[in-house]
Amino acid sequence: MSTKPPQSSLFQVYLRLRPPMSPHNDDNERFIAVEAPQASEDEQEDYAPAPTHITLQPPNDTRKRAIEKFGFTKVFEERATQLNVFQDTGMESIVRGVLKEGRDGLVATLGVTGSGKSHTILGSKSERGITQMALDVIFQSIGMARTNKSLTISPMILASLATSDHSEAQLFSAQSFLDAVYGEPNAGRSSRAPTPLSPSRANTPSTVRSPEPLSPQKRSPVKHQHQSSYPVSFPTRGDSGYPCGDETYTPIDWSGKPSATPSRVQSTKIFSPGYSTPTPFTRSKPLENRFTKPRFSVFKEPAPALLFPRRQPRERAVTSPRLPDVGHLTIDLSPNSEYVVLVSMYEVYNDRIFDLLSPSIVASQGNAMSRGNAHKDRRRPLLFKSTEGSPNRKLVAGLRKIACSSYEEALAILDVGLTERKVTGTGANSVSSRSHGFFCLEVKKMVTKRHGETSWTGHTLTVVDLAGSERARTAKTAGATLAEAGKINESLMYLGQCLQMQSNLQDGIKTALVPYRQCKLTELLFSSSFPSSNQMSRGQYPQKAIMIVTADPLGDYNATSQILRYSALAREVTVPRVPSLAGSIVSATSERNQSTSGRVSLDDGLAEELERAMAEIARLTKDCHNFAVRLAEEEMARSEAEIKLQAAEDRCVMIEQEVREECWADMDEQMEKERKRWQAAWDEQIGRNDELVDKKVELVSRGFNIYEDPEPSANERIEDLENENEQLRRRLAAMEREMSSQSPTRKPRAKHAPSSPKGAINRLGRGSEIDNAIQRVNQLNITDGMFSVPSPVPKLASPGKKLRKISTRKWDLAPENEI
Ligand SMILES: Nc1ncnc2c1ncn2[C@@H]1O[C@H](COP(=O)(O)OP(=O)(O)OP(=O)(O)O)[C@@H](O)[C@H]1O
Repeated sequence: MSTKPPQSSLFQVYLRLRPPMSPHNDDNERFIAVEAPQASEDEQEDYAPAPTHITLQPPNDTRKRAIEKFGFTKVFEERATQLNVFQDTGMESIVRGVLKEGRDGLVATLGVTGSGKSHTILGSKSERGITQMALDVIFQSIGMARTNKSLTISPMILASLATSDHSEAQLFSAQSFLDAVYGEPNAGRSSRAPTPLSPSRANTPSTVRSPEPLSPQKRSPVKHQHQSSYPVSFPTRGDSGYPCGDETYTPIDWSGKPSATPSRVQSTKIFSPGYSTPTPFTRSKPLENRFTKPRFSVFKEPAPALLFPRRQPRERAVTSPRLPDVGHLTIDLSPNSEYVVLVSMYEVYNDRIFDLLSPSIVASQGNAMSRGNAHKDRRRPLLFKSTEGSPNRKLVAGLRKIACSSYEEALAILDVGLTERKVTGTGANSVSSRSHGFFCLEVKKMVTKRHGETSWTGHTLTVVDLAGSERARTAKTAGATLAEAGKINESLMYLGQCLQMQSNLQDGIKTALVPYRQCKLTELLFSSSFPSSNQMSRGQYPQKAIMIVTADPLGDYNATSQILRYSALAREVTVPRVPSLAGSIVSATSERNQSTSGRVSLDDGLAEELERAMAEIARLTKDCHNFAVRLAEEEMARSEAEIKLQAAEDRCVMIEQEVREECWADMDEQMEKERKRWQAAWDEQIGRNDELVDKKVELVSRGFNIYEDPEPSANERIEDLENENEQLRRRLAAMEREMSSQSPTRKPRAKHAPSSPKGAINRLGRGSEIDNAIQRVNQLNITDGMFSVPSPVPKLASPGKKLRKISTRKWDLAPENEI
């Protein structure tokens, strides 16, 4: 079983076994046995070969499981130190690739929860992890090559770095960033994530300092209060020359002289609504002009651009672990070169990418982020995409990148990012990472071109602390934590599929391409492994990558065997041969035959039959063995299917939860809309009422002006009266006609006859009435003089009196309905 990684290998895979948490922890049975390395003949005698294979011994339960043997590039046993791991995994060559050979590097840890991934990557209180050691090697190597030993990252350097960055990043100097994070005293917040030096990490197994295991009472569901002790002296405002705080800055030109006309760097960055002011150092447009016309301006850095929940400034600067020492691993770089290290950090949580150095601010929580599992994740996810400056290669766009000039600064940034990482306490690990953490160390080298123009080239070392796979039953997770675990297991399953493709390639099985686009995690891990031929021709080579698989030999057998199956470079299954009953009978018989030979001679027929039986038994035994192997394979397939089912179930739970959350969000939104609508209507009504009251008050304050109809003029009165007169005449005529029609036999009375005797009038019935009416009408031939404007004190009978009389008559004569 060869484990030499072939040319097609994407990852070198190492296995690291975790020491027991307590020396007396012998409750669980050890199920991993490290095979003694076989020294090859051509190897020198004084060279002790490292083990490469392990055997996984299934527990003695009723399920007769096969023994599996796995091969790795190298196996680190429990006693291996952090330095052993750093050196023997070839970290130095990976760092060299980044610094000198123009190759990206990737180191990732994979393992069951609690198996020691974070310990390997980030170290403990007493020992540094791979990340810190790599940073140390990088800064020591750069320091030796640097012309200017006390380099401070000036705004000019930042601006030129921003220009050469293709990832639409927001660039800050470490000093201004740390100033923003720790600027205000007494405004701190508690840290939840494990920092390499946090007390939660002080609980180390017996091989390290802490002798006591973590008792259940001491276990806390979240990380402890942030207590970093990096010897970082935090800058005061403006001491770096970098714009910050309330000071104003004079625009300067590329040569460093003050510029007459301030002009803002035109940024291509589009900011989310959460960021009210743009960051000054993002890539600007047009790209080529930024250096050929080296003119930019420095502005006061607007405070909201560096929004960050404020933390307590560190009160004491205890020395961080400087061990293991990696001074001997320094890499020779070309002298008189200028380098800057950009640190960025993000996590993949629920298949979405979140920047760990730019958390969102939740106003209602007093600048604290809603990041507990119980809260909604309000952070803005970032995209992994091709950008304008990098059309052929996908990048995490819009990250915050912090330019660090020293190891201490880089550690302090790392510390800030780690406190933002999702972690929680589970039944399997009191400080369990709930996301895949990516720590990117980008080393930029300044290149001066022929005409004095400068630009930056660089490559990245990405250190990945993967979240641990876990079984819900073991980890005793529920609710959101269970849903997280579902997502973690799913992404690890995709990662496993990609790694299995690698071992298939090694075995010469040419299957489909590595399916790395299935989820964000595999995309991020593998996309630099397959540069296009176009990229290769431009000097971009596949990344150098190593995977450190961690395993606890006393931990969960099923989960560990699953991870090992995914990740091992080689695998062999053996079924333990159980001595069969038939075999023992046969051998016993043959022995007896041999012992009695010479004394009793069996007849030939019996001997032949016995031989046939033995052959049959041998065939059956072989069949039986084959079946057992197949059964073992089937069992493995079944356990894989079970894991997939579990992942699918977890996914269902998560989808349900997401749908619920979406519904709630929708309902909240609707309610908010409705509330706003009602509020607007209410405000409008109140406004109207106020207006009305104001008007009334104004009216009262002005006094009432009573409106009176104007007196009719004399002509109008005459006209009215004439109309009335005319009406009456017509009425009269009508009445006369009526009367004449009542007694057609009688002669109509002479029109101008002298007044008739009383008896005649009475006979006519209404004759006297008509006469009266005629008389009255005649009286209405009133002269114009009657309506001359009355004098205030009338001497004669006033026209008013006459009018009153007329109106009385009108009443008398008018038909009933008009009245
Ligand atoms: N090689 C080691 N030497 C000393 N202590 C170790 C080692 N590996 C792990 N530990 C300790 O074991 C505990 C669990 O380790 P760690 O937190 O690194 O697990 P993990 O795999 O990262 O878990 P998760 O996936 O849940 O985050 C820690 O207290 C850590 O200090």
